[in-house]
Amino acid sequence: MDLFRALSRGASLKKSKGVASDYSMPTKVQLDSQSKKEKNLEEEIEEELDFFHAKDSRDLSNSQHQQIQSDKGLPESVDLPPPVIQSKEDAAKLRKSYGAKVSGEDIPLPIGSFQDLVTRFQLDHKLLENLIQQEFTEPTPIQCEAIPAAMYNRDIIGCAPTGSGKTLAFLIPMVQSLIMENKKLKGKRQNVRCLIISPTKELAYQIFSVLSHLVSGLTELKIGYLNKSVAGKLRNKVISSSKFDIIVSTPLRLIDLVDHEALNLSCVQQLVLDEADKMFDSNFVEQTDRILTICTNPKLRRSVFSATITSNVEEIAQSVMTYPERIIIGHKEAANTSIDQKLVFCGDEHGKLIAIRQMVQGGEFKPPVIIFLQSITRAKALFHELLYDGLNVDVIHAERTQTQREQVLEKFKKGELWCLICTDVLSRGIDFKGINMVINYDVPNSAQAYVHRIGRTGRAGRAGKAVTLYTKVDMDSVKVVVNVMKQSGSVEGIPEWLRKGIPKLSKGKKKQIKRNQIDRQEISTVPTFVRQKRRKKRDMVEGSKRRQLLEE
Ligand SMILES: Nc1ncnc2c1ncn2[C@@H]1O[C@H](COP(=O)(O)OP(=O)(O)OP(=O)(O)O)[C@@H](O)[C@H]1O
Repeated sequence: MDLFRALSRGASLKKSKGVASDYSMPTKVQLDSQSKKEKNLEEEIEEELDFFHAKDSRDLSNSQHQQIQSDKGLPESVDLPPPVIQSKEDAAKLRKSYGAKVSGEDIPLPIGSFQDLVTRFQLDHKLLENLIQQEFTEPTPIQCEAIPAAMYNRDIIGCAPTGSGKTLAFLIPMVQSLIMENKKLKGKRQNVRCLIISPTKELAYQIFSVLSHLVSGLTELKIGYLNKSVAGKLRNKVISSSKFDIIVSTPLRLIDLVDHEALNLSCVQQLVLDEADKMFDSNFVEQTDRILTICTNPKLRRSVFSATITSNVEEIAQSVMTYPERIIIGHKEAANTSIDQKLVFCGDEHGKLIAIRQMVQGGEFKPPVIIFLQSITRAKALFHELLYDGLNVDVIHAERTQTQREQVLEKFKKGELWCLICTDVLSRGIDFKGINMVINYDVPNSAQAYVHRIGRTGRAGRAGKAVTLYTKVDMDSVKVVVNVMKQSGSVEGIPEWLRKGIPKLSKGKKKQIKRNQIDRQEISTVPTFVRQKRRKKRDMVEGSKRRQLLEE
């Protein structure tokens, strides 16, 4: 019964801007409205309990009924309700409500609720229970569209705002289809059947964690994340790749294992490229291409997902897919509308540090906060400045070891760390719940980078704030940000003079901004001699720590 009860507590992602984030105290009005909601909820529960009994389900044959009932462990006499979305008209209304553009051949109807997955696709009872236990009671728009498309075995190009649930949009149908297949296979083990590729280790591990929760209790499904240790075991034949049904990995590690004949991907039926635009950019395209050729199963279903899919990337994706269904929620490349965006002019480099200190003093700097910079050197420099100011801060960049990165992330997620400084290594996909503010200390070099960076806040329907600091040297790159802000309705945060028509940047100029990192002054408001003294002290402390470690 708990399952039904929970279904009425929707964690909708359609909340308005005013929703308080996890870290702020609710106001009296919010508390009153909450208690009212809870009262109504009790009244609604009875109605909700009628979930599986409701009306007749004309569209299902008797045998389908019996199958579904036994899947759910329900007595045969209990009827399933008809799906929420039953016609093209219903679908059109729903799509209009969340601003979806869906195209392709024979597009299936979206789902209108997770119940629809039970009625239409015989969603496994345990899988539904796992969703509800995590309070996923209502599908997000990308889930409404992508899950049925995948259940109909379609290739998918999926573009939806940051923090809008794309991960579950590809994981739910993947798990469900494996459960269904396993029933047919009756215990016969197969080689790896599903592969999820992401550009960074952090993101791959996060996807693996979401997947672990989703398959909890579904013991017949074996999942794996290719970290160093698992990869080592596979290479040394301590374990075989047939141990896994689903593998999550970064591209290079996967390719390395295939090259050492430690991984057989010939049976892969589903391939998901997360952060697809990254996977097709110049740094990754060769590896992605290689993965596509390694997966030789003629029945391979390919999906690509991202919050930003440029026309270029879409063209490449289309060229490797078969009649894909194209799902675009909202504007392609627009920021999540639950983020309140603002541009702050700081004059010159020194002004940025002053702006941060003013935010701290004025109370605008409400932890948890993430600050993005363009390079490792600059991230380290800002870290030392803010540490000196007494802020509870740490830094993540590519020069830190994997263990250090994991420890810092863990501390940040637990709330033990208030402010995380990083480079773009953390700009994509990472799901920090309840981040209040993202600060772009350095203006990002493209619209996509901006959308992903600020997308670390305002996730899962929560409100968030993004502040971009800019100086005289950013006059061109800031125009890219202005365009995204306009498109996502954050016009108030744009200074008056930039609000009025700014000359459009040519494609060439945009490319130039992307390619050439702006040469910026060193970060510091402290006189050089003080900095040298501090550096000396720091070196001495680090030296003594090293010596101590050596002695131990
Ligand atoms: N149906 C749902 N109901 C409530 N919350 C959900 C639902 N689906 C996902 N979420 C939550 O929304 C948050 C964001 O999901 P996810 O990380 O998949 O976003 P995303 O669209 O992949 O974002 P990005 O583009 O930044 O990678 C997660 O915390 C997840 O638990």
